Amino acid sequence: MAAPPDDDVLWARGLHYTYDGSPALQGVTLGVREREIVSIAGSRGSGKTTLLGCLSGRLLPAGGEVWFDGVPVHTLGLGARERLRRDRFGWIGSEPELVPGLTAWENAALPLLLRGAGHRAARTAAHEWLDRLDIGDCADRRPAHLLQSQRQRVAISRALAHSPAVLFADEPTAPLHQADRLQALRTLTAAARSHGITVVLTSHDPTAASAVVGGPADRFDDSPAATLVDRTITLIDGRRTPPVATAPDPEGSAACSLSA
Ligand SMILES: Nc1ncnc2c1ncn2[C@@H]1O[C@H](COP(=O)(O)OP(=O)(O)OP(=O)(O)O)[C@@H](O)[C@H]1O
Repeated sequence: MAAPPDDDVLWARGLHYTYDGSPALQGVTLGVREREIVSIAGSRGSGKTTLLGCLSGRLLPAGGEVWFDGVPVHTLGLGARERLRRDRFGWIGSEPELVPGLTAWENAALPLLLRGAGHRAARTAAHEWLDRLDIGDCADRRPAHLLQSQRQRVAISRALAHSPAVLFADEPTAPLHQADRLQALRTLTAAARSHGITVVLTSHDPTAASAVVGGPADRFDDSPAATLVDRTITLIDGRRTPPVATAPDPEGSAACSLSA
């Protein structure tokens, strides 16, 4: 078992995963550098959620390796993987899964409290994150009294409040209206950058999938919103698409051919 490259905080090689014999991942290899924000793009059923599950230790791959910070996640037992997820990872699903009996701030504070933070510190941090996500005035409401978009913002606050090393976000803006998606994604990525949090997010939403800052990507994108993620990895049928070798030239001839 070869150790991963030093500059990747998260690294996977040859990942395979099957559901009842149907392949969902077929040999995916990727590395994510510390503080990098990577988007996993692909159409429905291409394996994005399964890949995120394997990278975050929620799912055990049928084959291949996953390493986080020098730890071989694929060899850890259930308890060790749960501790790793609780202490070092954050998770945002496409549906906000909040505890119905807790208020918004109590939900956001939950990971901090589970890790042993004091009540006052957890409450302060939770309120700060709710304010950043523009739902500070909902802090004392329970999930049933929040809109779906507000619930998702609480879920985003909860995932960031304990400053995880890696945030995994599976279609994090899916429950939001189109108009709110880019803003929520901006808030999420800006917060992650300012706190040095590595992010791996999935999306089939072109708003997220196309918002590439620059650097090596599986596909080129010149969207005006290209300010949010560092790199996009694209899956088709559980496999990575080969990287696109050339970017459009500055004179715009390639851009014409793209739009043709
Ligand atoms: N729990 C499951 N049981 C059986 N098959 C599953 C299960 N979850 C996913 N699959 C199948 O595995 C493949 C990959 O699914 P996955 O959810 O990882 O893709 P995805 O790209 O995240 O799709 P989506 O955008 O719809 O969430 C699909 O063919 C899907 O039908």
